[in-house]
Amino acid sequence: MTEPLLSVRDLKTQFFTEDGTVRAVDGISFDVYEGEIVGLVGESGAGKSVATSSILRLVDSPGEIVGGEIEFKGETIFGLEEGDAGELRPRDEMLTETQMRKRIRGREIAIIFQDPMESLNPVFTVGGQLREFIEINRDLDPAEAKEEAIDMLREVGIPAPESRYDEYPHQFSGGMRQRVLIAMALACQPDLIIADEPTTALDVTVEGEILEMVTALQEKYDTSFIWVTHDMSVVAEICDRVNVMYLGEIIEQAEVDDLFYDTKHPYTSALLDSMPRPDKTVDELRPIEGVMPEAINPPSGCRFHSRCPEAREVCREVHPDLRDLSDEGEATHTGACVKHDAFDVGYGDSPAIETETGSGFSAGLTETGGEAE
Ligand SMILES: Nc1ncnc2c1ncn2[C@@H]1O[C@H](COP(=O)(O)OP(=O)(O)OP(=O)(O)O)[C@@H](O)[C@H]1O
Ligand code: NI
Repeated sequence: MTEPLLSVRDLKTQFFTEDGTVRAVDGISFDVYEGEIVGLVGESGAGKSVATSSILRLVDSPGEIVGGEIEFKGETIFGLEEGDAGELRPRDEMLTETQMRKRIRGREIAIIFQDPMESLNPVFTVGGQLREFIEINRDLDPAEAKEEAIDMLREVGIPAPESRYDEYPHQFSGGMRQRVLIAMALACQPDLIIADEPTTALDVTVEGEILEMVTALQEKYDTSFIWVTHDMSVVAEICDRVNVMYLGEIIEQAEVDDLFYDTKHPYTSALLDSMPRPDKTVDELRPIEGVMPEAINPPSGCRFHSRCPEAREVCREVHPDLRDLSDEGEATHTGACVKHDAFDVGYGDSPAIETETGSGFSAGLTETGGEAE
């Protein structure tokens, strides 16, 4: 297999607050290969945005990346080593802040946020901003950059780009503004685009159109994406591979079809049951019971045990790591749930525990054991 474009290993990012240390990202590892769209999915507060800002080294105080490694195209975005006195210090080869600012952010790794008004200046025309961005980042003269800007606007499906070039952000609809940001992200021909819930605020039809456009552009330019969302239907629509996050951890990792049809983690199942799915008409959507606990003092054992319909005593005690659960010859599919044989910690003999799943004891569900689908 070729080297990944981006590789994240055991990344830990924490916020040091008055109430305690928030373990926002708590030891996640994942890869992004060239030309693929990798999903980062989970409920609000799971740590998705902190994970993506860590990749760009944009975590602000009181937050800090405290451990792990981030490699991008063979270069070190983040990495620590032990110093002479046993202290942890940045590795020599770690990219400097200037390199991050001048070369990586926006150019090699672009980011698209949920709210386009955060990235677009209301007092300048849309075309002017796009042109200037292209001029600065691609060393083109103003006329060439303008031509390129108009081409990009056309590329992302903005009708009559020549005339809309001179309009201001407020004259664009939410969906059109989001298209402009996608044009801006693509303009520097980055290797990787990080999209943090860019379609969440849009209505479903507009969202669908944008996802379709992104899929087409992705194929054309072969750009890699990290797509952050809490919505499994978005995952189904555009992702190749998926990482499911819960309370700072990745609890399941698989190709998109395997995640949907051979789900290994009860949290992933709960997420799937709580959302409308394009491939399935369900009689009733079931919201996930309870709320995600605080990331300051995460529950012992499996962090999901307090909400899990399949939780047993052992789940309160054993903190599961992410293990390979794929059958031979299948694409890698990892999961962090001790109900699987790969863990062998006595789940089968462990008594069920009371959880927040409504009915008190989850007897009916535990009867059927692990793999019932
Ligand atoms: N500046 C901050 N100070 C303290 N805690 C923070 C800060 N930023 C994020 N957190 C905490 O880090 C955790 C992860 O937050 P994050 O924004 O990454 O979640 P998310 O998965 O992106 O959620 P959403 O879907 O709502 O965007 C949360 O517990 C959040 O409260
Ligand atoms: Ni977020």
